Amino acid sequence: MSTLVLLRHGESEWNAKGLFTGWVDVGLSAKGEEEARRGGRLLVDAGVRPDVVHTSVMTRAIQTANLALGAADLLWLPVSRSWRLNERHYGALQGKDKAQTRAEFGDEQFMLWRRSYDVPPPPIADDDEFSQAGDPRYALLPGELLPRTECLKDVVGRMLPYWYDQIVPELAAGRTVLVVAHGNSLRALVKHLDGVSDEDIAGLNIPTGIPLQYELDGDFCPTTKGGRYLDPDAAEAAIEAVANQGK
Ligand SMILES: O=C(O)[C@@H](CO)OP(=O)(O)O
Repeated sequence: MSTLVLLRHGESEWNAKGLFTGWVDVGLSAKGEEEARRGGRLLVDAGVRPDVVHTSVMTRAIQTANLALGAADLLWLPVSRSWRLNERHYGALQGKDKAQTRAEFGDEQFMLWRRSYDVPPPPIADDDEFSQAGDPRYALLPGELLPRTECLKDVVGRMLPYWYDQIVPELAAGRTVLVVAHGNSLRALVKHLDGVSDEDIAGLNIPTGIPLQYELDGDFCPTTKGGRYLDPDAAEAAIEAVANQGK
């Protein structure tokens, strides 16, 4: 048995504005900072003490990890970061208003781009103001691995090597692992853990700042499907709010 805790970053400045964000590196809003601290306090209250932490390379996840760990008096924990835990690259939608996009392209196309498993948005041009081409944090990433857009299936494909190579060995060693990442990279991980179908994953949303605890068996499968949010009531309301974005 091992314990895995997933934490989506707190509300970002662009979450608050209703913009597609993807790989654009925006920071937390003041509300998001407080959500992150509260996430840390929820860990303490539940008696969950991570041994190691993994984050994406994006500021909003790193800030969330720092604030949550600070609130839990755990800033000293070892942390690893990887682009493989980044948010889904939202292609040419990055920087666009969700409600405007829905009004312009219609409900069906909006939901296909936002929640279908295998339909990516159109790719972003390298000279777009919201492109990551030339971003120094990806300078060591082979050019063919830097996405210009991604569907959730692409995220599963680039996230799983990190899961198997970096996280599973720590779980196997009996460590409690905290992963601080993003709505869609965590949807990809939950899809894998819970064996959610390609169709059903469209209806699964992850709230900001509320730790989701999984107990895993010897095969790294959840003993309880879906895990357990450390504040289930707040999670339910926040999941609904994520599902309704753009409406
Ligand atoms: O904009 C994004 O990058 C994501 C997460 O904030 O949004 P969505 O929930 O629409 O996939």
